[in-house]
Amino acid sequence: MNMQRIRNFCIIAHIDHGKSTLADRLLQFTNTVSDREMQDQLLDNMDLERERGITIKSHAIQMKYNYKDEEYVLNLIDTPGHVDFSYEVSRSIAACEGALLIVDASQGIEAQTISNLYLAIGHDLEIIPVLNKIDLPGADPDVVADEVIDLIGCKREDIILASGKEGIGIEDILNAVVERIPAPKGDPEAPLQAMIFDSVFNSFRGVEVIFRIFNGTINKGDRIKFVNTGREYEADEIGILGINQIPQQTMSAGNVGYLISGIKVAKEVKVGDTITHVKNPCAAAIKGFENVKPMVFAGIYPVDTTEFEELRASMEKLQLNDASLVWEPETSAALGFGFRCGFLGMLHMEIIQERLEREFDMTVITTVPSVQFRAIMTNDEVKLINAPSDMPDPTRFKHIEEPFVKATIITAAEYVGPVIQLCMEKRGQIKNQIYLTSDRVELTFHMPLAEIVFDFFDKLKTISRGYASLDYELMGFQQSHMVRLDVMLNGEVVDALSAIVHRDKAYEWGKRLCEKLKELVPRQMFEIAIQAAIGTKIIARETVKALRKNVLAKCYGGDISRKRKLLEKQKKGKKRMRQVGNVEVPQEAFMAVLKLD
Ligand SMILES: Nc1nc2c(ncn2[C@@H]2O[C@H](COP(=O)(O)OP(=O)(O)OP(=O)(O)O)[C@@H](O)[C@H]2O)c(=O)[nH]1
Repeated sequence: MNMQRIRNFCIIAHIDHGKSTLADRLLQFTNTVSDREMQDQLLDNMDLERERGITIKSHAIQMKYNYKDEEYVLNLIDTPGHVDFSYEVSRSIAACEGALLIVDASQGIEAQTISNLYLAIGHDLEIIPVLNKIDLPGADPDVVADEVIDLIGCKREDIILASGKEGIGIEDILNAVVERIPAPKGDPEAPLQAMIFDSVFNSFRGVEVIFRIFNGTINKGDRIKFVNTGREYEADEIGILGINQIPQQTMSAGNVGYLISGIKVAKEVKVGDTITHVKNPCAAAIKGFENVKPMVFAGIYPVDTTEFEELRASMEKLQLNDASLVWEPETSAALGFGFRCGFLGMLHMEIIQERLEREFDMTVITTVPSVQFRAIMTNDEVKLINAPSDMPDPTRFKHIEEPFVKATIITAAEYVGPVIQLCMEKRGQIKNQIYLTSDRVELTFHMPLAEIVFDFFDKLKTISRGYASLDYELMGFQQSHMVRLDVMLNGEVVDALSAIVHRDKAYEWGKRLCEKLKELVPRQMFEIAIQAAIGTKIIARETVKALRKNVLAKCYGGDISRKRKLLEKQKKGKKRMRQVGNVEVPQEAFMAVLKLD
């Protein structure tokens, strides 16, 4: 394919502004899919994605479009929309020359769009603004167009009016893609330089690598090398991505496609890595490669302790197709054998948990998530702390360091006060405040990662009524006064409930956790003391009163089958209970920490 007739683009949109619907329309209009094949939201092909209405993994799809009697190849590259996956977004954007900026004409510009828009502008992408959902009675295209002009500085006539639902403006969008987005540049004769921007696990064919060629040409059967991992492979199959994969003999600069080369494990493939030839390699890797590191750690345990091996097998399978998931075995006195896992963020953690339950039928308990701290030991050794149990004795370290991020928040002027207040509550320090327009403010904070990963984004959205976008990058470690907070039930430490918290917040945390546990731990035949402690110092206490009656009492002398049923029910309930000392603790209690508000 002549490079002049290729266009690579992505779609940037705030959640629910109609990205998937519009993408489906583009596929239909270009006959990439027949109406019969058309399935709503074709691009989101994981069940989970569809239900959550979010695109978790990016994919690419090729369309052919006839424009002025010439056939063009349009590669639509899908981008995930959540900050947990921001690195993947940046790589997808780096694979494009242009982006459709979709704005709901009844909502106006919203915050989530903005950080991706800036990424796109940062990569010099041509932006095509599209006002979507103009069929809605509440649509106000004129006002929203003003906002768009304000934001990106385009001309009014550059803005396309569309409705994915009604199929309005689809042809205009496709024409604009051809007319306005530049053709890819690059030299097909140069040494091969292709960027991996995604990978898909296929249990039959192994890992499929999705790439964009910047320079050079790749042929089926070539000996290739991934520059950053240093691994070498044979290009067993290369091809383009239609609705199905279409194998090719050769592909060159400007193209987007997939590669299959017998890779069995997702971990071997790093998004952002460069593919080149073993012979005649390119001089340099494509810039921007990063090794993604887990940000959040938590224990995952089988609810039924006999299912440990099964859980291990499931985790191994999950890891085959999710390179960012890391784990190692761990034991807990309260929960038995399980795994300490590293995740990209809280959403990633929820997804893993849900996939374990759905795809592998495992019921699991997840313990208090934590970031990675570092202890600087008295002998200057650095010890990594991924779990409260890793926390060394206070006499053995000089101090603890915690990861800090530079957080950028963009919001409307009226929410600046509440946003600053929230950030201060989260131990943030404001570093900068810039008015982007008369109504849009960019705030920069330095803030502990631990405070951001939990519920920060939800809180931010609530106080700004959805009108705030958050982006953050790791700055490094800073000394912090962190302590390990333990929870005891009748004097017995429940290791799975321990957490590493800042000293200034420990009291509040302990108090709220004890209160919450009091609600969750059922009354038993004896009194239960719930205590929170730092070292030997008790900082909070609640009591669960003893229960007087026993459940069978009311069946005394009664119907035996009813009695059996009750016992049966109790036994089932027990499976979800954990024994800590002499106290039975329901599974929800281990998750209580996540819902302390
Ligand atoms: N009236 C109207 N509704 C639309 C239009 N496009 C999409 N919708 C509706 O808006 C909602 C969101 O559409 P999606 O296409 O799922 O939006 P999205 O941006 O892909 O959403 P996420 O994948 O959750 O980010 C759905 O209920 C659609 O039916 C449109 O042009 N007009």
